[in-house]
Amino acid sequence: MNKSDQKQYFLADNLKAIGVSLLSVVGVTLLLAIVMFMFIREQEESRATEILDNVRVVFRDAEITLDYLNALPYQTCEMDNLAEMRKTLFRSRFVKEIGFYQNNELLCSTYLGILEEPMKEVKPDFYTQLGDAFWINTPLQLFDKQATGTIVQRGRYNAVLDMDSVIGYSYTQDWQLFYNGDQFYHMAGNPSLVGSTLSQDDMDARTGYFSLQFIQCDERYNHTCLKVKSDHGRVLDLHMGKLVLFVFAMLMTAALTHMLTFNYLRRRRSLESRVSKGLKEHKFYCLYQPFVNLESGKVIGCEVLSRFEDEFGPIYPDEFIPQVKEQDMTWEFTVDMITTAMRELNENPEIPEGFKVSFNLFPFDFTREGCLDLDFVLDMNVKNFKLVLEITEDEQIATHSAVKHIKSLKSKGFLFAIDDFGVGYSNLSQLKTLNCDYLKIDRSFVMDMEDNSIRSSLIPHIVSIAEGLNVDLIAEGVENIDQCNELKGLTIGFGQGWLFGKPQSADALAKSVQGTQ
Ligand SMILES: Nc1nc2c(ncn2[C@@H]2O[C@H](COP(=O)(O)O[C@H]3[C@@H](O)[C@H](n4cnc5c(=O)[nH]c(N)nc54)O[C@@H]3COP(=O)(O)O)[C@@H](O)[C@H]2O)c(=O)[nH]1
Repeated sequence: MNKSDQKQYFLADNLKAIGVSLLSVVGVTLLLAIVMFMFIREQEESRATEILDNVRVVFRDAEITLDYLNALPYQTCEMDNLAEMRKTLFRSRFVKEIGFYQNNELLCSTYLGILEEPMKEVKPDFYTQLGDAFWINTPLQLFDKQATGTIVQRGRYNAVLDMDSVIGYSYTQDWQLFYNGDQFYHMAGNPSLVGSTLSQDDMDARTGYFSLQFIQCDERYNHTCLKVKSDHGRVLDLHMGKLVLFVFAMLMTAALTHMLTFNYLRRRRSLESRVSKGLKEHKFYCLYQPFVNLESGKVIGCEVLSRFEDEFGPIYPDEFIPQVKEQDMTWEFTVDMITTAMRELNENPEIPEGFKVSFNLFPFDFTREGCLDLDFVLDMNVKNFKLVLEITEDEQIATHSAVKHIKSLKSKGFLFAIDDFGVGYSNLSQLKTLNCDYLKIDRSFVMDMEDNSIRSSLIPHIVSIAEGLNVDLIAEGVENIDQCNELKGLTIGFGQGWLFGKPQSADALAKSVQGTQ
């Protein structure tokens, strides 16, 4: 992968990681929001229920008071009536003021603890359509300095409800009590909501409040409903800590998912992971490089070379072969390659019987028990291919176990070739012991031929060694006709290289074979 590819993948991975982290943040936010909403709703509902329960006690008190007063026979503000009103006022728990009305006109009233008209100097907060004056949460003079509530009118009498003493704490800003009369609508409690004779719709349309509403209507008092609203500010204040924690958690989630996704994507692109995945999913495939009889020019065999490509592009053998070794998968890899090649070459009718098929083996596998069981290849060899096993000169090949393996395989008909001859660990006595069938002259010797280099001058010596060992020679890396002619002149029997064909598919190999027949 070159630098520009790497940069592109880096950007693409980053974008994907950002996408995934955004998605996860949205998902977690939604989830937490639902949980939070349910939690807040439950909390607010139980709080509202508590308030409503308390306020209902006031209504009950007012109802009892009013029921009693309305049952009295008085028609004017006579003394007896005023005395009853005062007595009733003292008997009730919450009522602070009683007014006597006739034809919607206030004739007289009595206040608890008030020596003179309570709000003389104070402008009322509002008036009802009937002209009732409302003072909201204004401390009563002289008596107890508590806030007054609102007048609830029924029949001829009024009752003032002191809501603060009912709720248990003063100046509550977030509840309402309203009395829904035939022609009017009274509310008490939250001053910001109590402005005039608002309809229910008007009130609901007011902004700045959550839509959480808890309304209880009492059937017995058919005009009486209690309503508690939860306002943004209070709920926000209450849960500010959680909100900060929530934002922090979201930032952490975003950072963490980005990091994990980015690392996952980067790891997926690493050589190690691609090779490991390729091995598991059998993604390696075979190409076949022909080798020819230099004298006749005929393609008489091929070397099986593995290739790999995935969504990130190709990886070349020089990179993946060391990885396969690192992952200790050499034998599994070899079995996979041999199986694929045998199947493909068997299936192709143009590949003749007796064709030489050469496989690369890892020297390390020769030292291991349990490896190199190649009987399955013999079972697959329906076209009697001459099966050549290529091994590089290597110290591991000199071991007792390796020699034992080689002997056993030779006895089963496998041929052996020493690959890259001349550049590795060369040892004449080892060569004799191995009793191989071919020496493959490393391509560096062939490449240098035109320059008459020292290295190329060694080729005749290699020819002598081969004659001494009675093995055939295959020259690797033959790229042009001059090299080919020179090699022929040196009595080298076989050649492999781009002059005869690059590594190619089984079908292309079949055509090459046919072309030289
Ligand atoms: N154990 C296994 N080793 C394998 C397998 N497949 C490949 N390999 C080894 O990887 C090394 C690199 O192989 P590759 O990139 O496939 O290169 C081969 C040829 O493409 C290249 N070649 C062949 N002719 C020419 C040429 O004329 N010019 C030129 N510049 N290059 C040429 O040489 C490589 C073949 O080398 P060798 O195996 O030494 O004959 C290589 O060591 C492979 O062995 C596998 O399945 N198993």
